Amino acid sequence: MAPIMAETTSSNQSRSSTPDLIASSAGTALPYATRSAMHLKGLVPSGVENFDIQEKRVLEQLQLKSTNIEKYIFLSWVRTTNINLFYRLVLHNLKEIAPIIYTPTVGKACQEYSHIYPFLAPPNAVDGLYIPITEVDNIDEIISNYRESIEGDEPEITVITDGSRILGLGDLGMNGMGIPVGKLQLYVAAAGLHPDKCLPIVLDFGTDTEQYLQDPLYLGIRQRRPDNETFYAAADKIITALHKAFPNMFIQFEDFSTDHAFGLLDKWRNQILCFNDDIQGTGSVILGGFISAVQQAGIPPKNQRILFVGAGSAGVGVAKQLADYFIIEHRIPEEQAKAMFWFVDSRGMITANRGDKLADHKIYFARHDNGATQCKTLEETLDYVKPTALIGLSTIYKAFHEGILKRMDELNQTNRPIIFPLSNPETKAECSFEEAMVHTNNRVLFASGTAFPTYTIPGTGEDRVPGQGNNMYVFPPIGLGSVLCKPKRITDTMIFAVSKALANSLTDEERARGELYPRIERIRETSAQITAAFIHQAVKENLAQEDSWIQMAKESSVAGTADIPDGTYSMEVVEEVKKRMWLPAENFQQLVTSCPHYHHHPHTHIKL
Ligand SMILES: NC(=O)C1=CN([C@@H]2O[C@H](COP(=O)(O)OP(=O)(O)OC[C@H]3O[C@@H](n4cnc5c(N)ncnc54)[C@H](OP(=O)(O)O)[C@@H]3O)[C@@H](O)[C@H]2O)C=CC1
Ligand SMILES: CC(=O)C(=O)O
Ligand SMILES: [Mg+2]
Repeated sequence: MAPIMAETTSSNQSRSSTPDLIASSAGTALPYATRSAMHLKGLVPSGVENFDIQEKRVLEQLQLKSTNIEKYIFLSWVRTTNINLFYRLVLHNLKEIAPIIYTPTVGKACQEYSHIYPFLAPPNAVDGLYIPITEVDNIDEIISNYRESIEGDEPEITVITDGSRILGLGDLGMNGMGIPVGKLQLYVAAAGLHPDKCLPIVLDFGTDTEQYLQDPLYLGIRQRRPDNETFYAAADKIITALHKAFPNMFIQFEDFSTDHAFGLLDKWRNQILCFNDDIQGTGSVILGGFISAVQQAGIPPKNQRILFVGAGSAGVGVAKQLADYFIIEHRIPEEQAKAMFWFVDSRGMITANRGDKLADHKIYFARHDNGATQCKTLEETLDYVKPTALIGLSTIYKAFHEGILKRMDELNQTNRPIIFPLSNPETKAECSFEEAMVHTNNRVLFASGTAFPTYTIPGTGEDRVPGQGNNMYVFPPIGLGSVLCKPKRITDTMIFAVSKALANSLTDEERARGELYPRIERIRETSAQITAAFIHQAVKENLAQEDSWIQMAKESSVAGTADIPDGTYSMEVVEEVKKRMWLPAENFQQLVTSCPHYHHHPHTHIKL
């Protein structure tokens, strides 16, 4: 978010920015000389602090807040008043802060967005684009307004939602803006995208949620969602205008209702540099964890029987990615690979002869082998399928209850059961880590969408850390890789390379502890490796367009081919990627010198 202010430079100091400066905690780091030049003597406490002390104070205040939503509001204030301090804090405390700025708290923040919005930023802040469907014909004017507000730095990356399926919370309308804002914070924290070059966008196309339409404080347009024809006409106009204005900008589609998620991806994936996080990002991250799980499960990949609960954009996206893995990596013929998957949706097991008209995205995996068997419930399907892996993307809280978990344990006595309750936020998670451990005699191979606490096995004192199967491990490197090597488009094999690189990124220690994902504290390191693998793959597929990266990738030989990616990378490319990752400044002098336009750029918030 960026406070709008009159441009003031160090050579043209203006008293009008003084209150902003003092309000900002950056003020206490200003050296005496700067204070003197700015006529600030006596207007700020006399202590001159380093950034570590500032960070300590902010952390202390954060920990004093009693609810997560208060923490969210407080962190938004820190970010909008001192972006450098905010990212120092986030990077040093990612495990503690990620659940506040991202899932689960961001879900609650979205539900309350219209109620808390004015407290998230200083008055007159620009935190991205709010594009009402009623203003679609004025999209060029909206983009031009944004350009004026950013004073020069063109966005490199955007996350766009229409708020129609926010996490598992349903249609939140304009309130969904919290998701692009949160995802972009992870782009910066996890992969070092430049915070000034991130653009959150909400397509304010109305909402079908009566609660918001009736809420006097709701800040979106008060109308119901459009029909499909109107939706696509408006969305296409906006995407076309954005692409024209910012031709190199990477576009991430996020949390669109499933039919539109597939529709937009199908329409745009070969035309512009874009990607759908819920379909492709989730597919990629779950494949990464699944590869590690299969290695530990004690049953060969070709014998896996995978039951999905939930057949939306995420469920089908993940299954397609896993099927590709069996086809590409294990040379299993497509029909045989497809037959390793079963789905349950709100009407029971998905079969071709169920009697209802299946949505297009469900047809590929619909079963034909069920004969007269039509399982209506998860329990029946579990007994029919006898799965080795159970994956929840259903938004149904506790769908994996004690009976389901115990049955998975019984069915998998000679191997370890894979159980991934992936729905977000935690109020929608199919089960918790503790439940999965208790009801499988601690044998489960587990990953969840939302972070669950470490579980200590009673009697042994042994700690087990649950995997977080969340696309936050992959969308930041996919975005950074795209910004760096500018591929013409993003292919399934590039996404596959990302999954492989994620699986490869585990340390021996993490593997020995049975973990499926790298520790979140190492996310910058793993992001650099995954970004490098993505770039190598784009180069192998002749899709990269940035000469320096093409040359560097070609000069360093790595394994894998365009058709069969193995997610390897050269250290030279990793090191180069790391150099391109933005880091907050360590001290005031570095801040001034590292950011050439720090004194006037609205996102920098050091208002001289
Ligand atoms: N971990 C991660 O990184 C990610 C997690 N997610 C999470 O995945 C979840 C689903 O997202 P998405 O696929 O886009 O959402 P959708 O709403 O499109 O899909 C939900 C699916 O669950 C099914 N379902 C609903 N009720 C039941 C029930 N009682 N039993 C079985 N199935 C049921 C629906 O059935 P029907 O089709 O019949 O309506 C639908 O197929 C969300 O909670 C989201 O937060 C999403 C992306 C990433
Ligand atoms: C994580 C994510 O993208 C989702 O739950 O929708
Ligand atoms: Mg999402």
